[in-house]
Amino acid sequence: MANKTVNEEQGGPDDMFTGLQTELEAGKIDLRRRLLSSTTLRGGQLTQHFCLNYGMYYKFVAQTASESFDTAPAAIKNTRSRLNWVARHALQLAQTPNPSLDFNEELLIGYFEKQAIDYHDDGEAGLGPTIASLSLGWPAPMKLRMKEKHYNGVSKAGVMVTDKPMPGCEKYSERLAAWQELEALKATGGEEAAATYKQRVKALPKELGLKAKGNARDVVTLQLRHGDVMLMHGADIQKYYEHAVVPDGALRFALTCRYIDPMSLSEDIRPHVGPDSQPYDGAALPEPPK
Ligand SMILES: O=C(O)CCC(=O)C(=O)O
Repeated sequence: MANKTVNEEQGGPDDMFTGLQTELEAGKIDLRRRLLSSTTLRGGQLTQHFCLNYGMYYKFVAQTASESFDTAPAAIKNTRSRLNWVARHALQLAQTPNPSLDFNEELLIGYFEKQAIDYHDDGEAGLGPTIASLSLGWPAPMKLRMKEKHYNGVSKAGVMVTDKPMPGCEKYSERLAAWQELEALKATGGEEAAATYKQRVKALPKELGLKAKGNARDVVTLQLRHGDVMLMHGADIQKYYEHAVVPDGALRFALTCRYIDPMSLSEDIRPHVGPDSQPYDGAALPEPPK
């Protein structure tokens, strides 16, 4: 959570918020609504929010070109440096075994009146396990809920979801036992076990009284205020959960950094992204009280 000292630091959230607006006004940031990749509407459909990507190309829910960090506004570069610093420290504090690689991508989203981003995950192939974002401007709740398929345990085709169930899902203990049964069949191997596995995957939803439809309730709601940093770590959070952000007022920016494996992109959409040229070290901040 940010505070006055953090927000007022030179090049910090207050300066970034003003800087982004000044650069936008001067036409130096190509923030616009982008074409949704998943739309089936003839003529296409644009995102509610405005966005622009920097650094490594990101196959986001929307099709956005990627601009270089070298020529990016100070707020963009400063965000990358600060989020690298935050991620390094937070993961070290949490004694995470595989600390994240420095971020090489940043997505700038601008939310104006009544704009939001609906439930989605950041689990695209090639993404590193750590995602960090900085919020600027008007506060907004970020909500996290289990995905419908993992919450209910039934796929769209009506068969049992075979991933390990998460605590908090429908019929957790029964599903855990069923999952153990399926894992044991998998471990047995052979044609007979494979046939039983197939048959059990079909029969289990009815046997356990599972329904395919119905959204999970939000498990976490974070109020993201000006200067706050949000960190998600671990592939499972993207696999099992989805998040949405519904700002409840006027102007807000979200600047989200990720590590994208360059090798997950084909050569024609793989820009060269250099290292963070001005690493932030938090040296100007006072020591936190003991
Ligand atoms: O607006 C935010 O804080 C988060 C944006 C987001 O969900 C994303 O970039 O995936």
